[in-house]
Amino acid sequence: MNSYIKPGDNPLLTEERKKCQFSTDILAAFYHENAQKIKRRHEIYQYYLENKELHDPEPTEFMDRYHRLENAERKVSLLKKHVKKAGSPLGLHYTMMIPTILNNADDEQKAEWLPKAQNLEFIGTYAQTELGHGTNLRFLETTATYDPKTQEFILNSPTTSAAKWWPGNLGKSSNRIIVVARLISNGKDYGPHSFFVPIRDPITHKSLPGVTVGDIGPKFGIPTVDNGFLLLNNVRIPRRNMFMKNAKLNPDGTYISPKHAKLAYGTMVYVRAVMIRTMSHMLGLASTISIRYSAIRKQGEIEAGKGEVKVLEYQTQQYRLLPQVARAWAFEFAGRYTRKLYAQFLGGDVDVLPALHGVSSGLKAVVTHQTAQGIEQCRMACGGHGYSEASGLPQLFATAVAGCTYEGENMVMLLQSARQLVKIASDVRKNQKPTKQNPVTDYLYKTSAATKCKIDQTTDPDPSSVIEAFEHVARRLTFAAFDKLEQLKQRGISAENAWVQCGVDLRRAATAHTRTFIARQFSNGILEMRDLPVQAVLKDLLQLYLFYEVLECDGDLLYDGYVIGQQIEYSKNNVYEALRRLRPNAVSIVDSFDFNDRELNSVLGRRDGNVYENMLEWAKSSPLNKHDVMPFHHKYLGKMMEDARQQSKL
Ligand SMILES: CCCCCCCCCCCCCCCC(=O)SCCNC(=O)CCNC(=O)[C@H](O)C(C)(C)COP(=O)(O)OP(=O)(O)OC[C@H]1O[C@@H](n2cnc3c(N)ncnc32)[C@H](O)[C@@H]1OP(=O)(O)O
Ligand SMILES: Cc1cc2nc3c(=O)[nH]c(=O)nc-3n(C[C@H](O)[C@H](O)[C@H](O)COP(=O)(O)OP(=O)(O)OC[C@H]3O[C@@H](n4cnc5c(N)ncnc54)[C@H](O)[C@@H]3O)c2cc1C
Repeated sequence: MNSYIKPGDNPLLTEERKKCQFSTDILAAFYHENAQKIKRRHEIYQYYLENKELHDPEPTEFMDRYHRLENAERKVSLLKKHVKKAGSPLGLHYTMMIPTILNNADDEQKAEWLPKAQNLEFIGTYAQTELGHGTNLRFLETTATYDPKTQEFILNSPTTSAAKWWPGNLGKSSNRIIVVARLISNGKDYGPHSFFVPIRDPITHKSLPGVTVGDIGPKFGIPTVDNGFLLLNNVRIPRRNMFMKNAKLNPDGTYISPKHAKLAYGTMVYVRAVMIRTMSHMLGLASTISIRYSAIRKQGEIEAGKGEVKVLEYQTQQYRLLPQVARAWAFEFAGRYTRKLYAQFLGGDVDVLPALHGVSSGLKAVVTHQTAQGIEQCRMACGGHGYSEASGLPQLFATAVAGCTYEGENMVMLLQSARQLVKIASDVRKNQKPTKQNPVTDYLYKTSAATKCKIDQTTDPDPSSVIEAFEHVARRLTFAAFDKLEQLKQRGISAENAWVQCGVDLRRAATAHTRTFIARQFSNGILEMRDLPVQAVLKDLLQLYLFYEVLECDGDLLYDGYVIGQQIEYSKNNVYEALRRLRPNAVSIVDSFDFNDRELNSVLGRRDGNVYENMLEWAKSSPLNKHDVMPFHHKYLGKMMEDARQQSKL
């Protein structure tokens, strides 16, 4: 029932696929939400295969940044002709420029800017972070001073640290951008607001007067994105270039406050909510690459004389890789919840914003961190070839790990999540009931149902016993942090300083709370699956996820005797049992992520499993191999060795 088998595949991979005990089509459709999306994915891939102009002239790993960016812009310009969605030089246009227009533009502005943005008549980005500030938005320095005489804003970067710094595609690609600047009107500073600012001529693309813009240089990864810097010197824009759906400024300079103070932060909440799926996909890509490779990589004999085995036979290899598959599924289910909540907010339910901010802050932090860790684990589990750019894993890691920083540095996001927990703990301590149902936090108002955890040695455990255990830990850590805050304040320490002195405990509580949320979404999510063989695979993945997470927080569970060591032993056995059950289907399960060879961008993860011959082809295409002897050899090493030989004759 594995529909990914094709003639000419590596027989080691085909034999794996023939062991498949479920329908990969049904599982793939469940992961991508429906069969229609799978069909569309296959159509786009087939289209890509047929249109060679969309292909890279050589493996991009061999290109310098200049040629990578040129190649990416070339493909993007072609994509406009072929498909609506475009690649990296437009990443921020789609993930932040358009959402900001949807989120912050009033109807008249939307009518003017949205069609042009969607039709790619301009390229935009979201320029908020500055050289001196990224986290602390209250202290952003760029100013937008209103001039009522001309009804314009005058934008300035008052200091070097005010330079916008990091925005993706700002350096060379974008020409109309969102600038977050302090709104100053009639001498009053209203804090950061968003403005629509032309920075390059629409025809010549030359930077406009008063604009200094450029690329910030090479980074840890994401080489095809021109993250840029921007300095503004008396740049004038019309009053109506301030996004005015939420806050407004009248022609005479009077300011009208937004309904909710944080509506301006809506784009960030959007990206945090939707990037969870992107992270799930990245972990799915890494799992696909490393598990397919582990199914064709033979290394070492288990029993002498019986021949080398696939490294996927080793329990340690399964323990490194299969939990990443489980987490990719867990993150997909968790992300569906935050996307639904965001849709509610975009639909006009402003009240949902605090809950959405609370859950998306913690989720973004935990998911990006575990995704980066998981990709690195997949890379290391591929041995030497995992370290080669041919595997696609180093670049995948470098791209994913940026998510721990952008859209809100992870530690800061966990502390934002902790704000919500502390407020609830305070209500509980005052015996106040929740003002409105919130399925994410209601458990905090309860006391631990079972004083003892119900994890026992049944090999078909009920997920609720594990989720209750996670709730118990999150509750304990939340109230422990809250009580410590209160004690510090009773000793006369300010609330702000007490908060800083409890930072690590607050971060631990937020992490435990987020783990509980993810586990609950995964457990609820698989209930929709009606096909029994596929449901069995999902239950094994859920069991693996839950008990793997138990082992990750065993100390917190043992801390107050909520579990005993024997139950940790049961949990370990449940992990091993889940690995055993999943092993025969491992390759088909990652096949069901349905990532094609273009998305995988990996010789190790190719669908056909023909790795070795393609590794050699890939290496041969290195520009270095255009020369048998490098042109500079005799100038340096050759001369050095010749001198050494001459020297030794003396
Ligand atoms: C189409 C395909 C998609 C694919 C998708 C692919 C994705 C993959 C590519 C992504 C590509 C991106 C590339 C990176 C793009 C950048 O990185 S854009 C820049 C991102 N920058 C940030 O995230 C800045 C982080 N900092 C902040 O958000 C704020 O400074 C902080 C940390 C929330 C603090 O803000 P603050 O105003 O000082 O607020 P604070 O005093 O802490 O709290 C005051 C109250 O506001 C609340 N609050 C704070 N923020 C919020 C909020 N956002 N909402 C609601 N309430 C809030 C607090 O909860 C608090 O409430 P109470 O507890 O008092 O009730
Ligand atoms: C690849 C990439 C793409 C990006 N794209 C964009 C973009 O398109 N547009 C844009 O505007 N920005 C973008 N950024 C910038 C990004 O949003 C910021 O880097 C991020 O918000 C972190 O802010 P910072 O760099 O100021 O880190 P800092 O806040 O300076 O973090 C440094 C350390 O200080 C700690 N810290 C800071 N404040 C607190 C606090 N209150 N409590 C406890 N600890 C604290 C942090 O946890 C961290 O450990 C991008 C960044 C990257 C890496």
